Amino acid sequence: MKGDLLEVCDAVVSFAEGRPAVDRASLSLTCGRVTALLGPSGSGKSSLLRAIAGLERLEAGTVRFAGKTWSGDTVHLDPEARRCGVVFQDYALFPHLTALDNVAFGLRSGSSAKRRELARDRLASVELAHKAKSYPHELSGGEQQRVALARALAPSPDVMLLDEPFSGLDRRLRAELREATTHALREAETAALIVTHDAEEAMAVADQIALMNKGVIVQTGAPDRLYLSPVSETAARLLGDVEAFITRVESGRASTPLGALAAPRRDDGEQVKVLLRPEGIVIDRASADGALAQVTMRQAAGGSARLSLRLENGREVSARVPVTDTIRAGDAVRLRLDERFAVVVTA
Ligand SMILES: Nc1ncnc2c1ncn2[C@@H]1O[C@H](COP(=O)(O)OP(=O)(O)OP(=O)(O)O)[C@@H](O)[C@H]1O
Repeated sequence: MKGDLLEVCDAVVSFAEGRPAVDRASLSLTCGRVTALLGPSGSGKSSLLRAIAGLERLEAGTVRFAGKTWSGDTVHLDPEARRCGVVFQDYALFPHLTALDNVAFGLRSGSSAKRRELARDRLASVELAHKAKSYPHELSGGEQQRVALARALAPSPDVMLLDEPFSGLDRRLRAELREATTHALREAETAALIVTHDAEEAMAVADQIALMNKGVIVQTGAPDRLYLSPVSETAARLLGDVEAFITRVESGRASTPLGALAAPRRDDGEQVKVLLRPEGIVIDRASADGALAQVTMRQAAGGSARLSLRLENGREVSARVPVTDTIRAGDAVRLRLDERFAVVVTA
């Protein structure tokens, strides 16, 4: 039901000696909202998803839904008892069943006619009513993904877990499917978790992103907030490019070669790191102020161009300009920092 919570608290999943695959991860999913779990390969995303689904046992911690314990000290509900739909990366459709029968497969209650009617509705909701009689090998990758989504959503699960559901699809189809999938998930009012290693995808689909690195959830929050206010360099890099400058606080400010910014709640003399997104490097050719730099490289990047710039102290930084900007390699420019795209974190 809308507003119900799935709460993962200090979850630990271990497969061998040494660092656990999931290391005291805490995460809260809300029904009706989509959360993206973003992290590099091997960071423990699938292990956490499998633990929520009941496919892995927790070594410590709890998974609870609407106050009921699914995994805990002495509890481990079977996956079937969790009202949890899962879409795997390879869709895992039954090859010998039609699209309609694949969707009907997970439905246990009601007459056969009722189940097929509901399955037909679910297929229609992912715009595949006309493919009801097709077998998986007769469907495109995108269509198979939508059948898998319809199958997982058919029993109206409280929680939907999707493991890299858009990988292996081309860019345009990915964008289309993302939109259709998030729409279907919000309509179904499930608590949805989408695992991805693609930052752009996470930002496009999610109300909330959880950043995972080496088994640890390093930060959780709304996409814009995570982008603009990372808690560490690791968290910042998981979402995109960032420049990091190590410096000391002086008179309440942290200075970088591109300018200083306020460092509230930091002591004078404290060593800190200033993290600066590429959008926060402002290029000014007309001004006499700002840090002198030379453009060493210009690289096309769709609607914008990526620039490498060498500062007077030899440090290289990256910035972006609109593709219409005529700046090119060899140009001398002045740079300054836009505070809105910079944060001070512990060094
Ligand atoms: N069944 C298993 N047995 C042993 N080790 C495992 C098992 N499953 C995962 N691991 C290990 O746990 C760690 C986390 O793996 P996991 O698949 O959860 O990461 P991931 O972030 O989903 O990676 P990817 O994006 O590549 O799928 C890895 O070091 C992996 O080798």
